[in-house]
Amino acid sequence: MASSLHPLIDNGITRGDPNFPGGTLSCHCPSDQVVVALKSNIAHNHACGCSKCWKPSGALFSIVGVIPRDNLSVQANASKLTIIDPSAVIQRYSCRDCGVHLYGRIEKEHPFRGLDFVHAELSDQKGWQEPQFAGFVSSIIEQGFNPKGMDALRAKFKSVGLETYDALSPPLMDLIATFTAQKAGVKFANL
Ligand SMILES: N[C@@H](CCC(=O)N[C@@H](CS)C(=O)NCC(=O)O)C(=O)O
Ligand SMILES: [Zn+2]
Ligand SMILES: [Zn+2]
Repeated sequence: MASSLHPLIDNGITRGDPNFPGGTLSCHCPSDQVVVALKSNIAHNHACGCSKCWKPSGALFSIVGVIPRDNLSVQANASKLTIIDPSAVIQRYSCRDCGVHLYGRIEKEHPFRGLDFVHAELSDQKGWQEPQFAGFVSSIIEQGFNPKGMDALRAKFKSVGLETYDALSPPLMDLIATFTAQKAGVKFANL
């Protein structure tokens, strides 16, 4: 595979520390960085191939995890943050100078409201949860990846131990469907 999936995946995955207490994320500006403090580890960390999540330059995938919004605070240079698309479900706060996304937040009624989306690679600390799966994999075709390369790309994910999905992982898709069903008043059949 010629292209980089993501630097944290290309050469195999480094396991995180389950007792990791959190740390700080900084944008890529050479000075006056936006700094975000996270009071815990992240969860559901995964590679995302969608066009909206922030990716480091040269990478086909983003790596993004979630953290309860109460565990996130902006520590420095909050005035540089701008919401990329206020109408999107996930409001992504990016640094207006370097373009890095510091966090994504959901304000609408949504199964994931209350969780912020973050990129742990913006941290110098080690121990963040490692990626658990790859989601929105087929979305990279929409950004110009040749569909003929998809088998090799999925095989590369498999070789580092990551399952690939074209939306989210089954547990997360089940969570979304459960939320939708409960909202509609659907009664679940007995097993
Ligand atoms: N194929 C689309 C998928 C976009 C998409 O649905 N992204 C997912 C994963 S991050 C999502 O939940 N988006 C909500 C949002 O961006 O607000 C693309 O690549 O733009
Ligand atoms: Zn910046
Ligand atoms: Zn995404």
